[in-house]
Amino acid sequence: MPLKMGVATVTMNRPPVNSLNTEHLETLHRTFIRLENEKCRGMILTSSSPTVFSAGLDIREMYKPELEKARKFWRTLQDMWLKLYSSPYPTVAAINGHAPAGGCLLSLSCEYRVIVPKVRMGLNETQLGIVAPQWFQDCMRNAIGEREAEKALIAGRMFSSEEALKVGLVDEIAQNKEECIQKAEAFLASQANLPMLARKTVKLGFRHQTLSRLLTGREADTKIFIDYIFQPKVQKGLEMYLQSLSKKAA
Ligand SMILES: CCCCCCCC/C=C\CC(=O)SCCNC(=O)CCNC(=O)[C@H](O)C(C)(C)COP(=O)(O)OP(=O)(O)OC[C@H]1O[C@@H](n2cnc3c(N)ncnc32)[C@H](O)[C@@H]1OP(=O)(O)O
Repeated sequence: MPLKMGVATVTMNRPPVNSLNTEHLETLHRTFIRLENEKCRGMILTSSSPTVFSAGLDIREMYKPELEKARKFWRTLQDMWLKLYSSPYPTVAAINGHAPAGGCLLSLSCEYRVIVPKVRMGLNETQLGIVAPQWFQDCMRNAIGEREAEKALIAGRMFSSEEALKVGLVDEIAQNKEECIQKAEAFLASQANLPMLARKTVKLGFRHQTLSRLLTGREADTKIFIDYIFQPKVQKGLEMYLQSLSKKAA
């Protein structure tokens, strides 16, 4: 995590697809805490993979899990997201590859999004027979508005880079990762002269309702997750999805 002029670039590096397991989520959470403590001036979130930003939650954490491990996984995801979404410093996602589901959530939790061409992003949970939690849905609604979010979430739609730009899911398209980072840096530079306290207060004002909804209902949210994924038909769906993903590789 190099800090250049107070700006950090956080590069996710969990091959092959940066899927988010408990350990990876803990690493991200610790990183965001550290950046806050170090009074970082801005953060760019990106990936070391040439084709994938993040494949979202590691499905293996939800497939036939032990109860306590599943609870810990979900709480860690909540912790990571609460820190990122409420970060006092400006944040940009440099989306240099596909960003389905949890990968899309990471992007939506940043303030500004730049994407490379020919990749797909979206909250595709419905297509997998699972449901994007309310706070995932809120993040999409906050980015693209009620009507577009409802359509996208019901369909589990994955947007192409161009479609994402058109609907407002991303702010810019860059030709490649290098340009993505340059555009991310330009956004952070545009924020650098704003008084930090005022900036942060306005940001948190906009995000307050979405954050409080999870903060006041964390246990209930965890229970909904646990009750949902432990259903036999959901487990069957996850099993089939995992098989289809490995078949692709074969
Ligand atoms: C009422 C409320 C209820 C709450 C319920 C639960 C809510 C859950 C919320 C969020 C859910 C998620 O985030 S689920 C994850 C969704 N992600 C996806 O659907 C993406 C799946 N992956 C892909 O589409 C592709 O892998 C890719 C486009 C991201 C990359 O393609 P590529 O061709 O480069 O790579 P491969 O497909 O060959 O994959 C390589 C390797 O990685 C494994 N893999 C991929 N994605 C995941 C994943 N998300 N979790 C675990 N493992 C994954 C894939 O199986 C391959 O493994 P093998 O090499 O071992 O076969």
